[in-house]
Amino acid sequence: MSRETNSPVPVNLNTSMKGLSVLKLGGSVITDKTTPEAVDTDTLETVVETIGSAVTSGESASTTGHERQTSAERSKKDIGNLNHHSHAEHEGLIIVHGGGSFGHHHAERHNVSTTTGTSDAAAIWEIHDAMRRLNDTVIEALHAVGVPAIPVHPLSVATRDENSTLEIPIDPFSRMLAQGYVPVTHGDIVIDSQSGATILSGDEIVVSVAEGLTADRVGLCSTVSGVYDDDGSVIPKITTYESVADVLGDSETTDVTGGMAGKVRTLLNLEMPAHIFGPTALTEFFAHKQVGTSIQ
Ligand SMILES: Nc1ncnc2c1ncn2[C@@H]1O[C@H](COP(=O)(O)OP(=O)(O)OP(=O)(O)O)[C@@H](O)[C@H]1O
Ligand SMILES: C=C(C)CCOP(=O)(O)O
Repeated sequence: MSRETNSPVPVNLNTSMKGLSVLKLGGSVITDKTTPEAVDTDTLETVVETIGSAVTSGESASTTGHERQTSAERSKKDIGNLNHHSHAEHEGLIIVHGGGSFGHHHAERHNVSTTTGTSDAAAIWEIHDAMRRLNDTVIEALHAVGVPAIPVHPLSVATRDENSTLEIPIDPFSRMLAQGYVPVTHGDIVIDSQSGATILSGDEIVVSVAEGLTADRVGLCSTVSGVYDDDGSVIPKITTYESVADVLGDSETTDVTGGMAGKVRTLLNLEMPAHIFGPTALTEFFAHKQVGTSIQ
C-alpha cells in the first residue's frame, strides 16, 4: 500500500550521514536473470523497504521519544515545510539499477555490448524500452515505501564520445537532489560516436555521477556478499585489478557488461572507495559500516 511520502523532502538517511550516497541495485538482485523480463518481486520489495527505512526514518540519532514520527506523519510535516527547506543541503541518495533479465537479454539478442554497437532504431528502442519498464517498476516500488524517486533515462541525456568516454550531464541529478528527490537511473543503451549505440553499464554511471558530485559513499548491492577468493571467502579490499584477476569471472547468467570482472575494473577508476555487498548488508551500508569488499 502506498504511503504518503512521495513528495520531495530533504533526504535524511540518518544524522551521521553527511554527503551523498550512490547505490547501485544490481540487476541480478532485482530480477531473475535466468528468465527474460522477470522481476524478482520479493527481493525488490525487501531492498526498497530497507531503502525506504533509511530515507524516511525518523529513527536517527538525534530523534528521541515523542519526536519520532511515522513516515506518513513525517511526510505531512515536510510537505508543509517545503518552501522553507527549498533545499540548501546537498545531501541525498542516487539509485542506479542494472539490467538484469531486462537489459542483458535484449542486448545479447541484438548482439550489442559496451563496444559493439547497433544502428538499428528498433533494436535501440527494444533495449531501452525494457530498461525503462524495469525502471518504472523500481520507481513504483520506491513510491510504495514513501521514497520520492524520479527517473533519469540515460538514452535521452548521455552519449559516448569519440574515445568511448561516457558523457552524462550531472545537473539534472544535482538539481533533483537539491529539491529533495531521489534520482533513479539505470544501465541503458546510449548513442556512441564510434558505433551507433552501445550498452552503458550502471556501473559506469555510478563512477560518473559519484565523481561528478563528489559522493561520500558508493555501494554496489549484488547477489553475492562481495568478491570471493579461490576459497569462497569475501576479499575485504581490492586495490589493483591484477591482484584479483584470477578469481574474477563473468556473471553466471546472461550479461553483456562483464560480470564481476567488469565491475571491479570499472570501480577501480573511482576516486572514492566503493563497496560490493549482498542485499542482507544493505542496512549496514546505510549505517556506514564496512560491508563486503571495498574497491579502492
Ligand atoms: N570472484 C567472484 N566473486 C563474486 N562473484 C563473482 C566472482 N566472479 C564472478 N562472479 C559473478 O559475478 C556476478 C555479479 O555480477 P553481475 O554483473 O551479475 O552483477 P549485478 O551488477 O548484480 O547485475 P547486473 O549486471 O545485471 O546489474 C555474481 O553473481 C557471480 O556470478
Ligand atoms: C544491458 C543493459 C541495457 C544495461 C546493463 O547495465 P548493468 O546491468 O548495470 O551492467
